[in-house]
Amino acid sequence: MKESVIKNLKILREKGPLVQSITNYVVMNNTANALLAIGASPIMAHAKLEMADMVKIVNALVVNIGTLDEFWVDSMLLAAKEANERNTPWVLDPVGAGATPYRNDTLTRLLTFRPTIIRGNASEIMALAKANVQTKGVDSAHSSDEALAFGKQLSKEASAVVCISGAVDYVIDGDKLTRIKNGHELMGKVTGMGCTATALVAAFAAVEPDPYLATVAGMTVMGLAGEIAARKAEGPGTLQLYLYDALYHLKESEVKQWAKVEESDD
Ligand SMILES: Nc1ncnc2c1ncn2[C@@H]1O[C@H](COP(=O)(O)OP(=O)(O)OP(=O)(O)O)[C@@H](O)[C@H]1O
Ligand SMILES: Cc1ncsc1CCO
Ligand SMILES: [Mg+2]
Repeated sequence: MKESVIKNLKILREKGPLVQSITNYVVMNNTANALLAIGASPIMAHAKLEMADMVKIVNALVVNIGTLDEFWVDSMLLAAKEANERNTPWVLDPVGAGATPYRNDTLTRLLTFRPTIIRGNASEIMALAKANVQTKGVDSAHSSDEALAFGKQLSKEASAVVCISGAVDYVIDGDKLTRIKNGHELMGKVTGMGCTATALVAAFAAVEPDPYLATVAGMTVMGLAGEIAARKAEGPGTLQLYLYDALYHLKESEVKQWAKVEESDD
């Protein structure tokens, strides 16, 4: 697993894939800068009139429903449909799933276009798996451990790789499971760290054909960069700044030494 993360980080930096995001107003700048820092090329685009043309030229797509509205939802559906038809990997970030019926209905429609990967926090993954939870806005009210069984169910139902983020990140592909124990609790105090993780996962999916390995790589790199940034940070503000530097400078030897990635049978 670690070797695959290292290999994919090298390939990502060599290829500089183009990653499209339809994402929320809160994180647009942050996730574009994180993509640049790791070596990908970001484009944020949401106009309906260019959607089909845009998806044709990108290597991966993020659909993040964080600040959805009726115009953006049309664009998201168009982009997801196009990505699905072209076999372009696309990653769904179900921000605030379970908070309102509008979010739930939109997610049900998006799921029909078969996301390659779904990355959410525990409450969001539980809501998507119909666990009948009321989520607390965009922040999780559950631990990733609590969501594991629901994540497994969702992976099978949606035929997608599912990542549940939190203190421990779980990456699930049907019966396969990987735990990633990197990261830092200060990451929960900066908004959009999950959205950033999703963007990185998409960048890896653009270069690694196996979405399970791509998700493990994206989440490991995010966790490591967060951990490295937290060593220098004085609080949430500097954590955000140091995260870009950590992504930019992340070395093979650091992945080898500090990645806590375990594949397991349960
Ligand atoms: N307590 C923690 N310890 C270690 N890492 C954490 C912790 N909490 C969050 N992280 C890391 O922060 C990143 C974002 O995960 P989180 O589950 O907080 O996403 P999220 O709730 O979707 O965030 P947002 O909606 O603000 O974008 C992941 O890389 C995760 O591993
Ligand atoms: C705070 C917030 N609200 C909608 S999207 C978003 C960013 C974190 O998901
Ligand atoms: Mg989130």
